[in-house]
Amino acid sequence: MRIAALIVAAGRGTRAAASGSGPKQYAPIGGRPVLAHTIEAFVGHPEIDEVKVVIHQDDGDLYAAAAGNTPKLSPPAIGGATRQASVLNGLQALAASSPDLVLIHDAARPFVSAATISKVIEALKNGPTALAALPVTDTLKRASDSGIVRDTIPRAGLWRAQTPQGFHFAPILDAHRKAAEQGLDQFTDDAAIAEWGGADVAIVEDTTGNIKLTTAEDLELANRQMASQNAWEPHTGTGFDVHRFTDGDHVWLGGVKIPHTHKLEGHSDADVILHALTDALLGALGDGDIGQHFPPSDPKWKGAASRLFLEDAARRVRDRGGRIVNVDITVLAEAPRIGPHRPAMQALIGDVLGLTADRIGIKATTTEGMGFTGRREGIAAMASASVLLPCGASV
Ligand SMILES: Nc1ccn([C@@H]2O[C@H](COP(=O)(O)OP(=O)(O)OP(=O)(O)O)[C@@H](O)[C@H]2O)c(=O)n1
Ligand SMILES: C[C@](O)(CO)[C@H](O)COP(=O)(O)O
Repeated sequence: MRIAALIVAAGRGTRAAASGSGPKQYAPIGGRPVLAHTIEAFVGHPEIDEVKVVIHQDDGDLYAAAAGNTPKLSPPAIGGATRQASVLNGLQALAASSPDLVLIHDAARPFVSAATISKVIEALKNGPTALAALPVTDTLKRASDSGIVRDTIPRAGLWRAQTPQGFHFAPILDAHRKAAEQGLDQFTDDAAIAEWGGADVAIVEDTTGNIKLTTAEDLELANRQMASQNAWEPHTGTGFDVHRFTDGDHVWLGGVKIPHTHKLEGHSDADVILHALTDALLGALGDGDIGQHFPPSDPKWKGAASRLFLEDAARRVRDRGGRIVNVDITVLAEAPRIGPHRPAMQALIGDVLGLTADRIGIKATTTEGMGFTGRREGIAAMASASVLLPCGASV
């Protein structure tokens, strides 16, 4: 199944002309042309095999600067006087690579989500045509030319058509060609041409963010939205710790005291979960490791509760203006069983890190009798942490 995306970018953007940057699809949002964001959404989607953009004949240089180089992007097609004519030119150019399905999308919708693209493709596996759309949520009025309301229109069953709109390739090319041959050139979207051709068009509910940038105000809003999306960058850290067993009757794991046949040996309370987790947070910050901040040679930390180390790592995240998104831990041990203590561990870790239990994964596995954990010589733990840090923040 070969799937192509056709992005129409040949308009002149007259309604957004106040932006002063030429056609709106080349105006910068978040520091890059609108079209670059739109292309990226499709090129980056794993189910899309080819992306073709339809451009205005005068925009070759603007396009070259915006498009970048990626093997999925085939040479652009040249548009026509209307959106409908541009789509037809694009479909004819795509025919050379014979896609099975095509998703037609406005260059002016740079916020299209991967989820919407996937939903449209999924719908095409069961039907001829799929339209991304939003239910109408406002009360609708029809008014006279002088602005006097004449009618209130029931909104039940009304949808706002968005893009992408998905089609089986051969029938949509055929419908577009027939419409052009019959001089029908007023269609404002491709689903309308498919409807005219007799196809059933299935609605796929879109996300509200997939707006079409139409006016200069839309471009300003998009710029702000991009800036706020880019304000945080995700950082990931991993940690690993292991302690051997010695004589004793309990272990500390995840800040919880658990009765056991042995205890874990260590300078502090030897809590492998909290140590691995502390290292994961420090790793996400690129800020050394637990041994560097709390040296085992320092008598101050003898017998210390490992909660202190985790609190210190959480403070370091806060000091960097960061936010912990989630953490995930795997314990490697033949015994004790971790499951019964998971809620207590999540409560303690959640308290220190300010996270709800659904953001704290705690899992355990035996190593099936193999290796040092299998021989019950000790317990190991691995952890990962996701942290959002303000862009450009430095230590
Ligand atoms: N002759 C045209 C007209 C429009 N489009 C594309 O169709 C999409 C939706 O059209 P619209 O938002 O109306 O863009 P413009 O036609 O550029 O805007 P305006 O009507 O304000 O001039 C845009 O990505 C636009 O570039 C196109 O490829 N060819
Ligand atoms: C295709 C479209 O974006 C769906 O909402 C819309 O119909 C384009 O209309 P425009 O008049 O070209 O802005």
